[in-house]
Amino acid sequence: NAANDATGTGKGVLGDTKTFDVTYSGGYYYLDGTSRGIEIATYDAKHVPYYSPNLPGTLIRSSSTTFSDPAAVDAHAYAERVYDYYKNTFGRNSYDNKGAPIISSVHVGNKWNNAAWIGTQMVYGDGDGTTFRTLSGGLDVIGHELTHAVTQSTADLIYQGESGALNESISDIFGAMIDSDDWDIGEDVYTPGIAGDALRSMSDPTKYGDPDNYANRYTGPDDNGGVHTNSGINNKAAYLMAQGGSAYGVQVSGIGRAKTANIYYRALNYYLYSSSNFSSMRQAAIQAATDLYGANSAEVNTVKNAYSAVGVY
Ligand SMILES: CCCCC[C@H](S)C(=O)N[C@@H](Cc1ccccc1)C(=O)N[C@@H](C)C(=O)O
Ligand SMILES: [Ca+2]
Ligand SMILES: [Zn+2]
Repeated sequence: NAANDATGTGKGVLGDTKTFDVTYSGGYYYLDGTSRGIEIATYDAKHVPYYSPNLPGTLIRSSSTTFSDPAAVDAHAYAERVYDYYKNTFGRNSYDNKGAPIISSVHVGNKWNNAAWIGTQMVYGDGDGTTFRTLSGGLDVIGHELTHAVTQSTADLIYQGESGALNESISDIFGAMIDSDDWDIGEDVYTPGIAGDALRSMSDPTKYGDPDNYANRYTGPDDNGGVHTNSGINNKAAYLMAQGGSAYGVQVSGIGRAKTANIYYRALNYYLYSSSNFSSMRQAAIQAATDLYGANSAEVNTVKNAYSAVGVY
Protein backbone atom coordinates (compact mmCIF):
# COMPACT_ATOMS: atom_id res chain seq x y z
CA ASN A 1 0.00 0.00 0.00
CA ALA A 2 1.03 3.62 -0.36
CA ALA A 3 2.43 3.75 3.17
CA ASN A 4 5.25 1.40 2.18
CA ASP A 5 6.00 3.10 -1.15
CA ALA A 6 9.47 4.62 -1.33
CA THR A 7 11.87 5.94 -3.95
CA GLY A 8 14.98 3.94 -4.67
CA THR A 9 18.11 5.17 -6.40
CA GLY A 10 21.13 3.61 -8.06
CA LYS A 11 23.60 3.74 -10.90
CA GLY A 12 22.64 2.04 -14.15
CA VAL A 13 24.80 -0.01 -16.49
CA LEU A 14 26.21 3.10 -18.18
CA GLY A 15 26.98 4.75 -14.82
CA ASP A 16 24.03 7.14 -14.79
CA THR A 17 22.01 7.58 -11.57
CA LYS A 18 18.30 6.70 -11.76
CA THR A 19 15.39 6.75 -9.33
CA PHE A 20 12.52 4.23 -9.27
CA ASP A 21 9.69 2.85 -7.17
CA VAL A 22 10.48 0.47 -4.33
CA THR A 23 8.58 -0.91 -1.34
CA TYR A 24 9.72 -0.88 2.29
CA SER A 25 9.00 -3.92 4.44
CA GLY A 26 10.60 -5.41 7.54
CA GLY A 27 13.82 -3.42 7.41
CA TYR A 28 14.42 -3.81 3.68
CA TYR A 29 13.61 -1.91 0.49
CA TYR A 30 12.46 -4.20 -2.33
CA LEU A 31 12.58 -3.68 -6.13
CA ASP A 32 8.82 -4.09 -6.16
CA GLY A 33 6.96 -0.89 -6.91
CA THR A 34 3.18 -0.50 -6.92
CA SER A 35 2.78 3.30 -7.13
CA ARG A 36 1.61 3.14 -10.76
CA GLY A 37 -1.32 0.99 -9.73
CA ILE A 38 0.31 -2.17 -11.10
CA GLU A 39 3.23 -4.19 -9.75
CA ILE A 40 6.66 -3.79 -11.34
CA ALA A 41 9.19 -6.15 -9.74
CA THR A 42 12.77 -7.15 -10.49
CA TYR A 43 14.48 -10.37 -9.44
CA ASP A 44 17.97 -11.86 -9.37
CA ALA A 45 17.95 -15.14 -11.32
CA LYS A 46 21.38 -16.05 -9.96
CA HIS A 47 22.41 -17.44 -13.32
CA VAL A 48 19.75 -20.06 -13.93
CA PRO A 49 18.94 -20.31 -17.67
CA TYR A 50 15.94 -18.61 -19.29
CA TYR A 51 14.03 -21.93 -19.39
CA SER A 52 14.61 -22.71 -15.69
CA PRO A 53 11.59 -23.47 -13.46
CA ASN A 54 13.40 -21.51 -10.74
CA LEU A 55 12.63 -18.16 -12.42
CA PRO A 56 11.99 -15.40 -11.50
CA GLY A 57 14.55 -16.03 -8.70
CA THR A 58 15.03 -13.84 -5.63
CA LEU A 59 13.29 -10.46 -5.32
CA ILE A 60 16.07 -7.88 -5.13
CA ARG A 61 16.28 -5.93 -1.88
CA SER A 62 18.57 -3.45 -0.16
CA SER A 63 18.95 -2.37 3.45
CA SER A 64 18.79 1.23 2.22
CA THR A 65 17.09 3.02 -0.70
CA THR A 66 20.35 2.73 -2.64
CA PHE A 67 20.67 -0.24 -5.01
CA SER A 68 24.12 -1.32 -6.14
CA ASP A 69 23.31 -3.76 -8.98
CA PRO A 70 23.38 -1.76 -12.26
CA ALA A 71 21.67 -4.55 -14.20
CA ALA A 72 18.76 -4.53 -11.76
CA VAL A 73 18.61 -0.72 -11.59
CA ASP A 74 18.17 -0.45 -15.36
CA ALA A 75 15.83 -3.42 -15.73
CA HIS A 76 13.56 -1.91 -13.08
CA ALA A 77 13.77 1.75 -14.10
CA TYR A 78 13.36 0.94 -17.81
CA ALA A 79 10.37 -1.32 -17.12
CA GLU A 80 8.74 1.74 -15.54
CA ARG A 81 9.66 3.81 -18.61
CA VAL A 82 8.11 1.30 -20.99
CA TYR A 83 4.97 0.93 -18.85
CA ASP A 84 4.63 4.73 -18.85
CA TYR A 85 5.10 4.90 -22.64
CA TYR A 86 2.23 2.50 -23.33
CA LYS A 87 0.00 4.10 -20.67
CA ASN A 88 0.67 7.72 -21.67
CA THR A 89 0.74 7.16 -25.46
CA PHE A 90 -2.09 4.67 -25.95
CA GLY A 91 -3.83 4.42 -22.58
CA ARG A 92 -2.70 0.80 -22.33
CA ASN A 93 -2.53 -0.48 -18.76
CA SER A 94 0.40 -2.90 -18.86
CA TYR A 95 1.07 -5.37 -21.65
CA ASP A 96 -2.34 -7.07 -21.37
CA ASN A 97 -4.25 -3.79 -20.89
CA LYS A 98 -5.57 -5.32 -17.65
CA GLY A 99 -2.82 -4.25 -15.26
CA ALA A 100 -0.72 -7.43 -15.35
CA PRO A 101 2.37 -7.34 -13.12
CA ILE A 102 5.60 -6.63 -15.00
CA ILE A 103 8.23 -9.10 -13.78
CA SER A 104 11.91 -9.02 -14.80
CA SER A 105 14.89 -11.23 -13.92
CA VAL A 106 18.49 -10.13 -14.36
CA HIS A 107 21.65 -12.27 -14.34
CA VAL A 108 19.85 -14.97 -16.32
CA GLY A 109 22.17 -17.66 -17.70
CA ASN A 110 25.96 -17.57 -17.73
CA LYS A 111 27.31 -14.65 -19.77
CA TRP A 112 24.16 -15.02 -21.88
CA ASN A 113 24.26 -12.75 -24.93
CA ASN A 114 20.51 -12.24 -25.11
CA ALA A 115 17.28 -11.09 -23.48
CA ALA A 116 13.76 -12.39 -23.98
CA TRP A 117 10.08 -12.37 -23.07
CA ILE A 118 9.45 -15.95 -21.96
CA GLY A 119 5.67 -15.69 -22.07
CA THR A 120 5.29 -14.63 -18.45
CA GLN A 121 8.20 -12.28 -17.70
CA MET A 122 11.30 -10.59 -19.09
CA VAL A 123 14.75 -12.16 -18.73
CA TYR A 124 18.13 -10.47 -19.25
CA GLY A 125 21.54 -12.00 -19.73
CA ASP A 126 24.75 -10.36 -18.55
CA GLY A 127 26.44 -10.73 -21.93
CA ASP A 128 30.01 -11.98 -22.25
CA GLY A 129 31.39 -8.45 -22.05
CA THR A 130 32.55 -8.57 -25.69
CA THR A 131 29.44 -9.14 -27.79
CA PHE A 132 27.15 -7.57 -25.18
CA ARG A 133 27.34 -5.87 -21.83
CA THR A 134 24.47 -6.70 -19.47
CA LEU A 135 21.46 -6.37 -21.71
CA SER A 136 19.09 -4.48 -19.41
CA GLY A 137 21.41 -1.49 -19.97
CA GLY A 138 19.59 -0.72 -23.23
CA LEU A 139 16.21 1.02 -23.06
CA ASP A 140 15.40 -0.31 -26.54
CA VAL A 141 16.01 -3.86 -25.21
CA ILE A 142 13.33 -3.45 -22.54
CA GLY A 143 11.07 -1.79 -25.11
CA HIS A 144 11.68 -4.70 -27.47
CA GLU A 145 10.99 -7.39 -24.87
CA LEU A 146 7.92 -5.84 -23.26
CA THR A 147 6.48 -5.23 -26.75
CA HIS A 148 6.65 -9.00 -27.32
CA ALA A 149 4.24 -9.22 -24.37
CA VAL A 150 1.95 -6.65 -26.00
CA THR A 151 2.09 -8.59 -29.29
CA GLN A 152 1.33 -11.83 -27.41
CA SER A 153 -1.76 -10.16 -25.91
CA THR A 154 -2.96 -8.82 -29.28
CA ALA A 155 -2.03 -10.22 -32.73
CA ASP A 156 0.02 -13.02 -31.16
CA LEU A 157 2.14 -13.26 -34.32
CA ILE A 158 3.58 -16.77 -34.71
CA TYR A 159 7.33 -16.68 -34.03
CA GLN A 160 8.33 -18.28 -37.33
CA GLY A 161 8.80 -17.15 -40.95
CA GLU A 162 7.15 -13.93 -42.06
CA SER A 163 4.85 -13.56 -39.04
CA GLY A 164 7.88 -14.14 -36.84
CA ALA A 165 9.85 -11.43 -38.65
CA LEU A 166 6.88 -9.10 -38.13
CA ASN A 167 6.82 -10.08 -34.44
CA GLU A 168 10.48 -9.12 -34.16
CA SER A 169 10.00 -5.95 -36.20
CA ILE A 170 7.08 -4.73 -34.06
CA SER A 171 9.35 -5.17 -31.03
CA ASP A 172 12.15 -3.20 -32.72
CA ILE A 173 9.72 -0.49 -33.87
CA PHE A 174 8.40 0.19 -30.38
CA GLY A 175 11.87 -0.25 -28.91
CA ALA A 176 12.95 2.58 -31.21
CA MET A 177 9.86 4.67 -30.43
CA ILE A 178 10.61 4.44 -26.70
CA ASP A 179 14.41 4.80 -27.02
CA SER A 180 13.60 7.68 -29.29
CA ASP A 181 16.90 9.38 -29.97
CA ASP A 182 17.96 7.05 -32.78
CA TRP A 183 16.86 4.33 -35.21
CA ASP A 184 19.53 1.88 -34.03
CA ILE A 185 18.71 -1.20 -31.96
CA GLY A 186 20.93 -2.29 -29.08
CA GLU A 187 23.60 0.38 -29.50
CA ASP A 188 23.92 0.94 -25.74
CA VAL A 189 24.75 -2.68 -24.92
CA TYR A 190 26.20 -4.15 -28.12
CA THR A 191 30.01 -4.57 -28.38
CA PRO A 192 31.06 -2.31 -25.49
CA GLY A 193 34.57 -2.25 -26.97
CA ILE A 194 33.43 -0.79 -30.30
CA ALA A 195 31.88 2.68 -30.45
CA GLY A 196 29.10 3.65 -32.82
CA ASP A 197 27.82 0.25 -33.85
CA ALA A 198 24.55 -1.55 -33.06
CA LEU A 199 22.97 -4.97 -33.31
CA ARG A 200 20.50 -3.75 -35.95
CA SER A 201 19.74 -0.57 -37.85
CA MET A 202 16.21 0.43 -38.88
CA SER A 203 17.42 3.30 -41.07
CA ASP A 204 19.79 0.99 -42.96
CA PRO A 205 19.32 -2.69 -42.05
CA THR A 206 21.95 -3.66 -44.64
CA LYS A 207 24.59 -1.97 -42.45
CA TYR A 208 24.50 -5.10 -40.30
CA GLY A 209 23.68 -7.59 -43.04
CA ASP A 210 19.91 -7.54 -42.76
CA PRO A 211 17.67 -7.12 -45.84
CA ASP A 212 15.84 -3.85 -46.55
CA ASN A 213 13.77 -5.28 -49.40
CA TYR A 214 11.42 -8.24 -49.70
CA ALA A 215 13.29 -9.46 -52.77
CA ASN A 216 16.36 -9.99 -50.58
CA ARG A 217 14.61 -11.82 -47.74
CA TYR A 218 16.23 -14.85 -46.12
CA THR A 219 14.26 -18.02 -46.86
CA GLY A 220 16.38 -20.59 -45.02
CA PRO A 221 15.66 -22.43 -41.76
CA ASP A 222 17.97 -20.61 -39.33
CA ASP A 223 16.60 -18.51 -36.48
CA ASN A 224 13.00 -19.63 -37.01
CA GLY A 225 13.27 -18.64 -40.66
CA GLY A 226 15.35 -15.50 -40.14
CA VAL A 227 13.05 -13.63 -37.74
CA HIS A 228 15.89 -11.35 -36.59
CA THR A 229 17.08 -10.60 -40.13
CA ASN A 230 13.88 -10.33 -42.18
CA SER A 231 12.60 -7.92 -39.52
CA GLY A 232 14.83 -5.45 -41.40
CA ILE A 233 12.33 -5.28 -44.27
CA ASN A 234 9.48 -4.08 -42.05
CA ASN A 235 11.88 -2.00 -39.92
CA LYS A 236 12.95 -0.11 -43.05
CA ALA A 237 9.32 0.47 -44.00
CA ALA A 238 8.57 1.88 -40.55
CA TYR A 239 11.68 4.09 -40.68
CA LEU A 240 10.69 5.48 -44.10
CA MET A 241 7.12 6.02 -42.87
CA ALA A 242 8.37 8.13 -39.96
CA GLN A 243 11.40 9.89 -41.42
CA GLY A 244 10.79 9.80 -45.16
CA GLY A 245 13.46 9.06 -47.74
CA SER A 246 13.79 6.97 -50.84
CA ALA A 247 14.63 3.35 -51.45
CA TYR A 248 14.78 1.35 -54.65
CA GLY A 249 13.57 4.38 -56.60
CA VAL A 250 10.49 5.01 -54.44
CA GLN A 251 10.14 8.37 -52.67
CA VAL A 252 8.44 8.44 -49.24
CA SER A 253 7.47 11.62 -47.39
CA GLY A 254 7.74 11.08 -43.65
CA ILE A 255 4.80 11.50 -41.27
CA GLY A 256 6.83 11.47 -38.05
CA ARG A 257 7.38 9.04 -35.17
CA ALA A 258 4.09 9.65 -33.33
CA LYS A 259 1.78 8.96 -36.30
CA THR A 260 3.88 5.95 -37.29
CA ALA A 261 3.56 4.55 -33.76
CA ASN A 262 -0.20 5.14 -33.86
CA ILE A 263 -0.50 3.24 -37.15
CA TYR A 264 1.47 0.22 -35.92
CA TYR A 265 -0.30 0.16 -32.55
CA ARG A 266 -3.70 0.20 -34.26
CA ALA A 267 -2.62 -2.42 -36.80
CA LEU A 268 -1.36 -4.64 -33.95
CA ASN A 269 -4.61 -4.33 -32.00
CA TYR A 270 -7.16 -4.58 -34.79
CA TYR A 271 -5.79 -5.92 -38.09
CA LEU A 272 -2.78 -8.18 -37.59
CA TYR A 273 -3.35 -11.81 -36.65
CA SER A 274 -1.16 -14.77 -35.73
CA SER A 275 -0.30 -15.84 -39.30
CA SER A 276 -0.04 -12.37 -40.87
CA ASN A 277 2.64 -12.15 -43.57
CA PHE A 278 4.37 -9.07 -45.02
CA SER A 279 1.60 -8.43 -47.52
CA SER A 280 -1.06 -8.49 -44.81
CA MET A 281 1.17 -6.18 -42.74
CA ARG A 282 0.93 -3.69 -45.63
CA GLN A 283 -2.86 -4.02 -45.72
CA ALA A 284 -3.14 -3.73 -41.93
CA ALA A 285 -1.04 -0.54 -41.91
CA ILE A 286 -3.08 0.97 -44.77
CA GLN A 287 -6.34 0.17 -42.96
CA ALA A 288 -5.05 1.54 -39.65
CA ALA A 289 -3.88 4.75 -41.34
CA THR A 290 -7.23 5.01 -43.14
CA ASP A 291 -9.09 4.72 -39.83
CA LEU A 292 -6.86 7.29 -38.18
CA TYR A 293 -6.24 9.83 -40.94
CA GLY A 294 -8.70 9.21 -43.79
CA ALA A 295 -8.69 7.19 -47.00
CA ASN A 296 -7.07 9.85 -49.18
CA SER A 297 -4.76 11.20 -46.49
CA ALA A 298 -1.07 11.91 -46.90
CA GLU A 299 -0.53 9.34 -44.15
CA VAL A 300 -2.19 6.56 -46.14
CA ASN A 301 -0.16 7.56 -49.20
CA THR A 302 3.04 7.41 -47.15
CA VAL A 303 2.17 3.94 -45.85
CA LYS A 304 1.64 2.66 -49.41
CA ASN A 305 4.91 4.20 -50.61
CA ALA A 306 6.90 2.92 -47.62
CA TYR A 307 5.85 -0.66 -48.33
CA SER A 308 6.39 -0.26 -52.08
CA ALA A 309 9.89 1.03 -51.32
CA VAL A 310 10.74 -2.24 -49.52
CA GLY A 311 9.11 -4.36 -52.22
CA VAL A 312 6.03 -5.40 -50.23
CA TYR A 313 2.62 -5.25 -51.99
C1 LIG B 1 14.87 -17.18 -25.87
C2 LIG B 1 15.89 -16.90 -26.94
C3 LIG B 1 15.85 -15.43 -27.39
C4 LIG B 1 14.52 -15.09 -28.07
C5 LIG B 1 14.75 -13.85 -28.90
C6 LIG B 1 14.49 -12.55 -28.09
S1 LIG B 1 12.82 -12.11 -28.07
C7 LIG B 1 15.15 -11.40 -28.80
O1 LIG B 1 14.78 -11.09 -29.92
N1 LIG B 1 16.09 -10.78 -28.12
C8 LIG B 1 16.68 -9.59 -28.68
C9 LIG B 1 17.51 -8.93 -27.60
C10 LIG B 1 17.88 -7.56 -28.00
C11 LIG B 1 16.85 -6.62 -28.26
C12 LIG B 1 17.20 -5.32 -28.61
C13 LIG B 1 18.57 -4.93 -28.75
C14 LIG B 1 19.60 -5.93 -28.48
C15 LIG B 1 19.25 -7.22 -28.13
C16 LIG B 1 17.54 -9.92 -29.89
O2 LIG B 1 17.54 -9.18 -30.85
N2 LIG B 1 18.28 -11.04 -29.80
C17 LIG B 1 19.23 -11.39 -30.89
C18 LIG B 1 20.64 -11.27 -30.33
C19 LIG B 1 18.97 -12.83 -31.34
O3 LIG B 1 18.31 -13.58 -30.58
O4 LIG B 1 19.44 -13.13 -32.45
CA1 LIG C 1 18.37 2.58 -29.85
ZN1 LIG D 1 12.61 -10.38 -29.85
